[in-house]
Amino acid sequence: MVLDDLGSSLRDTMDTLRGKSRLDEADVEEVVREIQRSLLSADVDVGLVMELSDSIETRALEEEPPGGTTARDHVLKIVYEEMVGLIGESTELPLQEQTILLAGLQGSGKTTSAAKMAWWFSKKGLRPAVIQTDTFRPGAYDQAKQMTEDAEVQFYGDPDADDPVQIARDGLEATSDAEVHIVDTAGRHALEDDLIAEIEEIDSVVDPDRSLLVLDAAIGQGAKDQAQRFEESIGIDGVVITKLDGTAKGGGALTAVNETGSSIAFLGTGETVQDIERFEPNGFISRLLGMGDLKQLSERVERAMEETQEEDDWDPEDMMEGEFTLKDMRNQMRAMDRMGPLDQVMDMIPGLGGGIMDQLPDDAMDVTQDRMRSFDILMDSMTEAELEDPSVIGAERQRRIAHGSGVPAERLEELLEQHRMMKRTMEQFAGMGDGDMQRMMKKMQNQGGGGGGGMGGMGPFGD
Ligand SMILES: Nc1nc2c(ncn2[C@@H]2O[C@H](COP(=O)(O)OP(=O)(O)OP(=O)(O)O)[C@@H](O)[C@H]2O)c(=O)[nH]1
Repeated sequence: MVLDDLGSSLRDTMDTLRGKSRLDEADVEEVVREIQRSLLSADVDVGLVMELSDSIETRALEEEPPGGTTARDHVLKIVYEEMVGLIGESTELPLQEQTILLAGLQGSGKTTSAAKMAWWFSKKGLRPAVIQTDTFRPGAYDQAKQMTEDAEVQFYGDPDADDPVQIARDGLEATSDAEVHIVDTAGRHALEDDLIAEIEEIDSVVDPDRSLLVLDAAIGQGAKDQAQRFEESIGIDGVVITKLDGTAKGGGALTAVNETGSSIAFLGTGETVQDIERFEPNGFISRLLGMGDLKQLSERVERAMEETQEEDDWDPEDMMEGEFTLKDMRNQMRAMDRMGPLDQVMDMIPGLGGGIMDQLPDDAMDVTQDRMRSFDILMDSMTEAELEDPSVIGAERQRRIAHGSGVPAERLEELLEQHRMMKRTMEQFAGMGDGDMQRMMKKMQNQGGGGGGGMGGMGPFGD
């Protein structure tokens, strides 16, 4: 995750402020030093770092914390606001007919992002099409074709043609019934003149509503030049930062956004078409500062639940009414799996983000996912009756299942124990009235690190 280091070191520093009602200069200096160190090591431009840290320092010392606010919350609020100011708003992206042109260097993730964005628009109810004009990189056509198939969206490309401008023209015509056109372009190793000339020509034929620059999060200081060059030639409306799953940096990309006065449109967080997030500055910074991002989390949960219901023909409502079976447990696990890597999900839960995650060994989450996989294999070896009512699984059946699945018997015991636990929890839920449910949700929200929810556009401190 981008600026990961900033998140964890800031949280540590903030923790030392717990319980204090006033800040002295030494406290503020300590916080500012941490911020500088982390931002610089994440490749944020020095000038920007100085600007940001100066204003944090001045505000933290001069502004009176509002009554009832702890020193820690006061500083956190200032850091939060200044970071949101640095990163800016999200690129405007109305959900309507539009043409989007993608630009960027080779390997930055344009083709992948084109398919991801198409998937994203399709989930928002629009009909997207991807047009692949990259005739430069062998394999770009096949890659785009495959990814758009995965995303279940329309695709146009011509592996035999060699004129990208003509492909763009033909592509727009061939996909005229699509509502959102995403035009992928060729990259080059560096900012060669012919790349710029080519994209200018495509730009004039396509006449995009938005041109987005795709930047690899690990790009470092070079991002600034690239952004400026593309800005001069075709005008950049927004940036897509890719490969955030693979780096703790990302400061170069943030600097580029700031330098060109553009904004961030999307974040890429993995290699599959679903690994894309619309950039939301409030949620992003909240997550970074360990306050969780409830909005992204609820979107992911909703999506995962929908898919599980569609594909496995499962209705969670039934689960609340009848017995909680092993099948229900399996469906829940599948929904969890669809939400993406557990550590990313945990990061979005206020109060859990940072704090708890930092205390776990690095592979703790893998182990959990590993466990889920072996549970799945064990359940494959069970009969229908056992899945419906695991209480029939005595010692004899346990031996058979463990043997048949090749999974150690202890795992099976863990599975049965986990099922018993979840069943008990479900029974408690079922006995709850709506009022209890609401109180519990409220409690969860109030456990957010900054003392607030971190919900959507509201920021972690409420309004
Ligand atoms: N882990 C991870 N990998 C990514 C992400 N986005 C792209 N990639 C990978 O990065 C590599 C390059 O991505 P492409 O989409 O082919 O890049 P491109 O900009 O279209 O490249 P050219 O067509 O050569 O200009 C591929 O192996 C992708 O799978 C991401 O968000 N996370």
